Amino acid sequence: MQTPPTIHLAPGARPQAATRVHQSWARCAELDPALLADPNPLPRADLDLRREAHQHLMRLAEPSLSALGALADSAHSVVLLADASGLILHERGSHSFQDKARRVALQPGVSWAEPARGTNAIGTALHDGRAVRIHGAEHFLACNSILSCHAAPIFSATGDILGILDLSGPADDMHDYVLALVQRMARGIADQILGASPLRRLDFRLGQGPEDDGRALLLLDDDARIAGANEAALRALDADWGRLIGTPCAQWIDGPLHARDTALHRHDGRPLTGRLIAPPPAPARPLAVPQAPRAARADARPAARPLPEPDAVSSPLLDQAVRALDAGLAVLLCGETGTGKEVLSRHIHARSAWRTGPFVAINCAALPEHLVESELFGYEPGAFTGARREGARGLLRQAQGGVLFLDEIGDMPLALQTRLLRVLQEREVQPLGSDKRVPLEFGLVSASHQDLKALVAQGRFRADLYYRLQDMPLHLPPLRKRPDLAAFMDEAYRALGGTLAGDALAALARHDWPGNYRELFSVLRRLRCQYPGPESVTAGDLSPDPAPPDDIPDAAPSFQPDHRSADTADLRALERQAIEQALHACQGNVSRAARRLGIHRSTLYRKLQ
Ligand SMILES: Nc1ncnc2c1ncn2[C@@H]1O[C@H](COP(=O)(O)OP(=O)(O)OP(=O)(O)O)[C@@H](O)[C@H]1O
Repeated sequence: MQTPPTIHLAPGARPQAATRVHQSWARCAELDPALLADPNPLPRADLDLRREAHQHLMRLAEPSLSALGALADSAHSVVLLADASGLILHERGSHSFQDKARRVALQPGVSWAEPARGTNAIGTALHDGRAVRIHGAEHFLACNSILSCHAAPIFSATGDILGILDLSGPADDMHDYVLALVQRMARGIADQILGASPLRRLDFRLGQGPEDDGRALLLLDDDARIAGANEAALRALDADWGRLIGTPCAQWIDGPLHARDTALHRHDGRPLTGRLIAPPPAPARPLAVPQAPRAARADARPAARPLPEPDAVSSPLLDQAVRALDAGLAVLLCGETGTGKEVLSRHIHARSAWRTGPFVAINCAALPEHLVESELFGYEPGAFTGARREGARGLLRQAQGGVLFLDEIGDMPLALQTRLLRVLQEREVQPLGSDKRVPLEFGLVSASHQDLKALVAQGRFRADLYYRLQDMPLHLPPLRKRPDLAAFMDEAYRALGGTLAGDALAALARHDWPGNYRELFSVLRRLRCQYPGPESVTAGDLSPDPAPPDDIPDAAPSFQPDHRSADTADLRALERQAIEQALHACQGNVSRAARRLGIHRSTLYRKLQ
């Protein structure tokens, strides 16, 4: 074993040989010190993408996170939820400790997998698939010895690690009960996930006495085969997931399964008590849609913020899209940036037969290129250097039973298009490093602000993939083409508590709105901020900057120069001023400035050209 550079080692501590901590140190001694030195946080947009992909887990974990977060707050600690790669997605708890934790990069967007941060509770729990406490100087990196951390894996019904729950606090304040608490909470989250399954559930316990080991749960498919189990069930049946899943329940438990408590027996004769619980009601699925493997389906998740309701323009598109998706067709949403493609896709999911499953949105333009394949298709354990020991499911499989939304599909690299086409045609995915094919079932919605047909003509997009994606192409009109634009803006501004005079509405209606809804709402919010009073905003108020108009190019393909007027130019000056202010406030960081302005990053880049 190599000795890692002393600069990285926790002072004064050498863990006992043969303990899990010692074994972890041995693994970490082999690691590249440069990797350990650099916490390398994900950019916010990429972190949002990861969070998006884990919304289902987040939603079901939320009650436990809140409860544990309140406790952590009073104990000057933080609760963290990491994904199955060790990347921290969310944190709760004490703000004062969050500040300290940030000094050692214990924060959302940073991976605490062992290869990235050495021996630590999240990384070591992930590696071992078991709960662990890593206290003070047991941390491999000296800087982390200020921490006392407790982490437990959250298991899926089939034994995959879905994430890690962690409670971390100052090293000088350690309590023995915390690890058991974190583990209990992690198991509670796993039970929530299992309970959201559309399968029947056998809820049982060993003997007749009170449950002291948590509820034992088995998921049963229509043929009474075991499709899932929680940890308590493994212990009660003295089994592991590998031996249990797919086997007939009768092989493990004797006796009639009823909806009321019934006396049963384990295969070795020990008495059990159990009852069968019906799945939560699910909407009927149209026959035309192929059935998803039911154990993989999960409840629909609400979007993080309430969605703008479908209106006169989007309602007919929504109806068409839902009918198409329910009939097994792929839906392609085309439209300029900010025309509401993502909003519409979420409504489609919420109305479609796939609504009980997850909504997984993938921004094809934002996937880090070197991770694209593994992120999408998943990989087997040890498929490549830096891969997680237990492998990864990949985003496509996360959409199982729900809707896969491929945003900015025109930006997908050609090589990847070929693989994606194969997956969509065969409805199967072959994770990297695996010779097994995993069947996939989901509703497919894609979106692009680019003209895909033109990309096909230029040889930048595969024609066969294009035709596979657009069984039902739908065009979202740009804002400037809305027949009721003035009335729409009038209502939107009233919703912000203000009123727009007729001349202001007319001026705004003449603007091209290259950023569409995103730009409109940004401008309206800014105006309301500038004129918070009850007086109507007039066309004159639209010009805060008397400087001559600057020609900011826009993205609208059907740009109409003859519509430009002094008012439009004023708006452009207003826009330019807002961009400059945002860039200044964000120290030139374009992504952050775009978020602040409420426009897409690519739109801001175009405006800056
Ligand atoms: N019909 C609508 N009414 C009001 N606001 C809307 C409407 N549709 C979309 N929005 C708002 O406009 C913004 C952009 O919407 P969305 O992200 O769905 O657009 P997009 O077409 O996917 O954009 P991009 O191509 O840049 O990703 C969001 O803030 C959304 O809430």
